[in-house]
Amino acid sequence: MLAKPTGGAARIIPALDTGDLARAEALAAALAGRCGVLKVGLELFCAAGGPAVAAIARHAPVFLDVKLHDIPNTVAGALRSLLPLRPAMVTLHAGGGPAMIAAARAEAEKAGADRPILLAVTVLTSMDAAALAATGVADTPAEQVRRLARMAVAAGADGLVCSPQEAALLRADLGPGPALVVPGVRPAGSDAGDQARVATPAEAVAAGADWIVVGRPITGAPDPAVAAAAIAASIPG
Ligand SMILES: O=C(O)c1cc(=O)[nH]c(=O)n1[C@@H]1O[C@H](COP(=O)(O)O)[C@@H](O)[C@H]1O
Repeated sequence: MLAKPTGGAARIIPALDTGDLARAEALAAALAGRCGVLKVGLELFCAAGGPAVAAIARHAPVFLDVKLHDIPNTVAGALRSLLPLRPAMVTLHAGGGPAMIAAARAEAEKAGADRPILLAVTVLTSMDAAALAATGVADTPAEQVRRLARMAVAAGADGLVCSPQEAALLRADLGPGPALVVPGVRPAGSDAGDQARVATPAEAVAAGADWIVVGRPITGAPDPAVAAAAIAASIPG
C-alpha cells in the first residue's frame, strides 16, 4: 500500500475533474511534481474509463474515486474489475455498511502487498446539518461522521474521507493509524462552491489530514502548478 506522506506537496491530491482526458493528462503533467497523488473521479472515469487511470498513473499514483455503494457481492465484483488498473486508493461509501466494506477488503487483499488503500467516504463534504437531516439523520454531521468512521474501520476500511471539520475528532477517536483523506479544502479567500464543511489546507493538516483533496482551486487557477505550489507552501511541516 502507498505510504503516508510526511509533509508538503506530497500531501496534495489534485482532483482532475473533467470529462476530457487530454485536459486531464495536461493537468497531470503540470502537477506531477507538485503533488503526491492524482485523483480520477467519477467525471473522468465515466468519460474515459480504465485508459484514463492508466494515462494518469504515468504521472503519479492514482486515487480512483468511484465511491462504490452496492450489495457486498457487487462491490467485491467491482473491485475485482478495478484492481488490474492498480489504483493506489479506491473509495466506497461507508453507508453501504460493514458487510459491504468487509467484502471489499477481502477482495482487495487478493492484490497482495500492492493493494489499494480502501477509503470509506463518511458524510459528503457538500452536506450541512439540514441536508443530513433531509436524509433522515437527526445527528450533526460530526456525530454521523464519527459513527460511520468507527464502523468502517472496524469492518476493514484502511482509511476515511471526511471534511476538515471532523479530522481532529477522528484522530482522537481512531488514533494515528487510519489514513485520513480530506476534501472540502479551500485556500483562504477561494470560493467554497458547493462545499459546505470547509477549511484551509493548513487547518486540514493541523487537524490530522494525511492527504488533502483540492479540485477547482487548482484546476481553475490561471496556472494550476503555481496554485498547487502555493498550497504546498502554506502547509506546515
Ligand atoms: O471522495 C471524495 O474525494 C470526495 C468526498 C467528499 O465528501 N467531498 C468531495 O468533495 N470529494 C471529492 O473531492 C473533490 C473536491 O473538489 P473541489 O470542491 O473542486 O475542491 C471532488 O472531486 C469530489 O468528488
